[in-house]
Amino acid sequence: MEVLKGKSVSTKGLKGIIAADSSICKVNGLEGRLMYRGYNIHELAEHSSFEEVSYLLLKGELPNTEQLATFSKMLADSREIPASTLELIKSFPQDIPPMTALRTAISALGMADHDAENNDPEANFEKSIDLIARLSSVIAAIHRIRHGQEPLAPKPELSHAGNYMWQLNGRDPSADETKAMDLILILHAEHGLNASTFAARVIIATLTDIYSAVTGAIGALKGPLHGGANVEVLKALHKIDDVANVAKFVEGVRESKGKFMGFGHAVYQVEDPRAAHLKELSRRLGIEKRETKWYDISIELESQVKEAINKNCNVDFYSASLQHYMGIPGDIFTCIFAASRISGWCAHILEQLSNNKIIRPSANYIGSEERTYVPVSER
Ligand SMILES: CC(=O)SCCNC(=O)CCNC(=O)[C@H](O)C(C)(C)COP(=O)(O)OP(=O)(O)OC[C@H]1O[C@@H](n2cnc3c(N)ncnc32)[C@H](O)[C@@H]1OP(=O)(O)O
Ligand SMILES: O=C([O-])CC(=O)C(=O)O
Repeated sequence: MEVLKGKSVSTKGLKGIIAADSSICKVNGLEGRLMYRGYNIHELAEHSSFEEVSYLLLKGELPNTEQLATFSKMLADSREIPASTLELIKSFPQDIPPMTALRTAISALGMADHDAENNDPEANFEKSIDLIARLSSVIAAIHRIRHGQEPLAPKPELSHAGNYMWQLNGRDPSADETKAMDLILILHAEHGLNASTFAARVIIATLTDIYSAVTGAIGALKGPLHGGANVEVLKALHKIDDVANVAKFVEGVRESKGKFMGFGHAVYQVEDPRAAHLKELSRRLGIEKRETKWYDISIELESQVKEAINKNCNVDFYSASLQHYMGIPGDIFTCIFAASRISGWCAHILEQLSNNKIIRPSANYIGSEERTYVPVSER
């Protein structure tokens, strides 16, 4: 039994435990306030771009015009996927879940990078740019290949969000589509010590390489209690299919003691500040597409779940109807989340390495006290 200072207690899920000093993101769960490097998410959602937010997260300051142009060009120049990674993606069975494919492909990106093991800050900054740029290209390639289509070369003249839509769909996106994707990328980019980011920090703190940390983070994000919830929300909306069926659905989840996906949060006790932006955009796109049904079901579900279990919706809830309206298939929703959160993961990896200590908590041992070994023939 590990006993530190004579007393051993455990906090399930490490809830409320301060596990790192960080200057990247402040999540105020009581007031529902979220800030990246001191900038309120509402201001960033209104005025910023994913490129600018990524620079802010990595560097700690907003870029000036020249810095932003240089950074955006570096991202655009890094979009190409190495041939060996593309070949690997082509060899994947068609029916593997896209997040599984993404996890394996990003691990393979590490094999294609001869500088993978170099943990100098400058080298890891450059690798962060590659990773931010390439994650989207890899997701688009996975998506197209599993639907029997050829992956598309990136278009350097498009913004990160615009190019992402181009590489996914094979047509130039409208200004509105690009803006919607940019907003999704901004809102999901960072959220403190969430499970996937914490996983990335634990992994990099062993002084392994950035690809290992990001691969682990993708594995953590994939889970339905974390980023995987948005896929489950869309499944629920389809199951409900009509506003009139919401009450029956809520009753069913309660009777089976199931979870309402897209509801509740480990930190927010009030509304998730990101949800309002996604909700409004979902409303607008629903009207634009003349198919308000998915938004209407979401609104009713939000209201009835609040009434039933007093939980607010989180970032994953309205991202489901919104992405559905954007024509994004449900099975890649969590990949889109990863394409955004890569900026936050990289910022945390750089921060962890800048003042590293291996992360090694203790367990409150609740097993047997010392026992005498009995040979197998005598058991
Ligand atoms: C990007 C993100 O990761 S946002 C989160 C995405 N995940 C989801 O939407 C999945 C559904 N939500 C949940 O499972 C949880 O709310 C979590 C994982 C997000 C947070 O979990 P916790 O920190 O344990 O939340 P909290 O302490 O408020 O939960 C206490 C109890 O409230 C209930 N509860 C919380 N959320 C829900 C929910 N969505 N549906 C039903 N009951 C819930 C449960 O009884 C829970 O206890 P349990 O974990 O033993 O089942
Ligand atoms: O912070 C969390 O626990 C989950 C979350 O909302 C995120 O990762 O965006």
